[in-house]
Amino acid sequence: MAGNSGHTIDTLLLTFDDVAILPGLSTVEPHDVELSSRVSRSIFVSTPLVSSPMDTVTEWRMAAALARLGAVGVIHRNMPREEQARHVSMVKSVSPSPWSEVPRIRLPDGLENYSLILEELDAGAAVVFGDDGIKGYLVLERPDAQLWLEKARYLSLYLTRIRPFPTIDGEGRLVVGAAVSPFDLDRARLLEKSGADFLVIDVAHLHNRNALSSLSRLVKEVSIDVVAGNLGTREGVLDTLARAEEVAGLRMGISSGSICSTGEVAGAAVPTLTAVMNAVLALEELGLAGRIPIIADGGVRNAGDAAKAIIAGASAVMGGRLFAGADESPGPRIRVGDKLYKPYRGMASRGAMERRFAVDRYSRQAKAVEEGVEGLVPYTGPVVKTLYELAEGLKAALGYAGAQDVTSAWKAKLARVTPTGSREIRPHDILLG
Ligand SMILES: NC(=O)c1ccc[n+]([C@@H]2O[C@H](COP(=O)([O-])OP(=O)(O)OC[C@H]3O[C@@H](n4cnc5c(N)ncnc54)[C@H](O)[C@@H]3O)[C@@H](O)[C@H]2O)c1
Repeated sequence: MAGNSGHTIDTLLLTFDDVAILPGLSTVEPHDVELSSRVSRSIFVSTPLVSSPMDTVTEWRMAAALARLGAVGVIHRNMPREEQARHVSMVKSVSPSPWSEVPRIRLPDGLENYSLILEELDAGAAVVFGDDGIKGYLVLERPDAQLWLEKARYLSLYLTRIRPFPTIDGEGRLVVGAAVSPFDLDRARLLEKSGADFLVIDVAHLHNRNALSSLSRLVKEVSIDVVAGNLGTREGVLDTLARAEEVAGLRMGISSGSICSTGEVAGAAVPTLTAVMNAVLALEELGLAGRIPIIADGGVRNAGDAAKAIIAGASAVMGGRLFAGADESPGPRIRVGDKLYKPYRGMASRGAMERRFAVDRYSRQAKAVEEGVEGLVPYTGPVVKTLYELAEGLKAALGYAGAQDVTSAWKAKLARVTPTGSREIRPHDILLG
């Protein structure tokens, strides 16, 4: 296609809704699909989901909850480095057992005892086990009883159907990631010292000469995995690996997040699906395909999008909005009418930028324009509910693709969908209840 200045435009930026998964011969039932994967060279997860380093998404509570359930979280950097290090230490010090959030108790003891145990644990519910599995739920009479019951139910479902392993380090402590700017070497060192298992470079446009030379220094200074991002193009990945071959993961996607306005205010974007495909092209060119995990970051709305990202070549999927409405995200529940919401904002929104420059005296303002919005997302309950729905959906999707696990999903096929096809393949012509 010829642009009006005479140059040609030959790049197509495909996004999740532009493609569908081509069904393939399936040799396993969805229930037996294996979701284990990596988020970086040495960080293994049993559920390929990562929470985004955003100040309305990931602090220690979210990171601990996700790691207990086989996924992982990345603590945001919108706070002084000492405070971020404390969040990392908290995750490393809490119990790795998923049952530490909803206790598991056995029948048959006096009910009075159970109530006492729960009150002591400050838990509103427990899953009651007998010899042959779950017998039911014990819920204390308190105002938040329904919330506890929901959490207990989803926890039982998730643990029995998805069968995750907690994401733990060699010493049995929960694994946690932490975000850094490539320019903040002191923060990177402190986070490593505090026990962070991996670092995630957290800038909008890593494909910048200054950012890449800082990254090149940073990866040599720390011995934990460093995930580089954000990147969108094949050239960006090639230049990053040319400057920092030690990089242990790639965070791909520019401007796809629901709160991101980069594509609008700066006109620049590489939708996550295309960004992942570009990373695969670069890694293939370098003979590194499958060796450096790719994290798909931005715009993933459901398990279908997550599966498309994985089939395109991602090892793991990062979620912001997916997790922002959960109990475990920072921020209060806010009632609007008869519905509950939680705050959610882009890390380049006005409020997030102001906070960053107020609390982190080492951060420097690269640009004045805001590239994100602030708002509310529906409250979604305990994060285990979201994980359960995503993991079940991913298993179903990989089943259609004929893939028994994440690496075999990379050989599955995506196909272009026309706009009319795109309308037809979602619910239509019905008043949705
Ligand atoms: N994933 C996305 O699409 C996206 C888009 C915008 C912002 N963000 C998030 O917002 C936060 C702030 O990002 P930030 O990069 O502004 O942080 P920042 O202010 O710390 O900037 C870091 C560095 O990124 C580079 N950079 C950023 N914008 C650039 C541009 N337009 N041109 C050239 N180089 C540029 C520069 O090297 C800059 O010094 C981060 O958490 C980031 O992940 C994400």
